[in-house]
Amino acid sequence: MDTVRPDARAWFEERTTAATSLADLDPAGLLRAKRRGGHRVSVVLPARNEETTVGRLVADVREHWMRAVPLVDELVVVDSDSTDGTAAAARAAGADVVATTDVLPEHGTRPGKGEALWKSLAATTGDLVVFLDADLLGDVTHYVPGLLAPLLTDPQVRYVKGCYTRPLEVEGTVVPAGGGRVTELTARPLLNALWPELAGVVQPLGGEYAGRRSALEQVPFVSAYGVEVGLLVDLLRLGGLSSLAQVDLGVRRHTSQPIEALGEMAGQVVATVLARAACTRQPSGLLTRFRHDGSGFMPHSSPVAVDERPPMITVPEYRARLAG
Ligand SMILES: O=c1ccn([C@@H]2O[C@H](COP(=O)(O)OP(=O)(O)O)[C@@H](O)[C@H]2O)c(=O)[nH]1
Ligand SMILES: O=C(O)[C@@H](COP(=O)(O)O)O[C@H]1O[C@H](CO)[C@@H](O)[C@H](O)[C@H]1O
Repeated sequence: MDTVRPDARAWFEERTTAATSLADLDPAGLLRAKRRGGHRVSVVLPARNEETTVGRLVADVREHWMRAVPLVDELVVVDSDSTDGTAAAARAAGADVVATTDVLPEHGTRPGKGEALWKSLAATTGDLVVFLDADLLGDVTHYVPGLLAPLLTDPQVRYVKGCYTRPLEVEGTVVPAGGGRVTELTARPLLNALWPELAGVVQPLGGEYAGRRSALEQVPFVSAYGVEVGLLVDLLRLGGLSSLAQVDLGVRRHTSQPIEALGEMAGQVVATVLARAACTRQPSGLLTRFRHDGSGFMPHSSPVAVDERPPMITVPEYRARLAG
């Protein structure tokens, strides 16, 4: 970190804590802090076709953090247009399940992870909200308390990103630190170029994070895969670098997508960054990639323009529920 900007280096040193296993944590102490602060905690899993992994994650959170040590008050799986048994698997494991189509129906439904996360704010009640991907593999029991700890112990912190090493498992081959391909090839270079104060964020796109509802409801949610980079930049603007923190959760394994699918994700990340960087040129909103059919390259374009939902606090139906 010796060449990075002083503010990013200071943030990295002051705002990075370790929770690489339960041994790094004091769940009973966190429960006391939760009760002292009068907090209510919601855990949200956005899930699209995750029937093989969602049930284990739900059961783990319920057993450890709702029954044994009640850090969590509400566990919601947001079914994001799944076509498999995700909802049934999540419900069987004990989660509340809501379909994106059933939340704020007056506002329609858009495809994408960010849409599921935006709607989760209207489907949950905790003043602290923890987000976990629903395709996580391996032992992740310590993720929830690890992400909550900074929010429960430091009132200045409003948003906590998980960070971790990211093995890449593709077609059965495991590369110890090959994961986070869009992070390494797109998000990190762009953020370092345009928001160097965020250079200390180890996993800007990581899918595990937690925040105060009072902050999350004040920022837009990009509807697709731009949601993480959009939240990071927007919450930086909202509360400043000192309102952000990160926690080292050790290792993160998940079911990785093929590189072809990540091209579109990268396009959405770039579109989200450009929209926030107020670039003078108008992004095209299109990404053209190429397949070789044996005789020549075949171009194919897909839309990557960002769509985003407004801050939830501006939604009348949400405000009415808060007032209710
Ligand atoms: O339209 C979508 C796409 C993804 N997801 C969920 O968002 C998380 C991260 O998505 P994915 O695994 O596709 O991204 P990756 O981790 O491979 O980058 C997973 O729980 C997905 O089920 C979702 O809820 N709606
Ligand atoms: O970090 C990344 O580069 C991507 C892809 O990760 P892999 O290369 O499949 O390990 O994964 C993340 O990015 C998505 C977009 O922000 C998030 O929605 C995912 O939760 C996260 O896994």
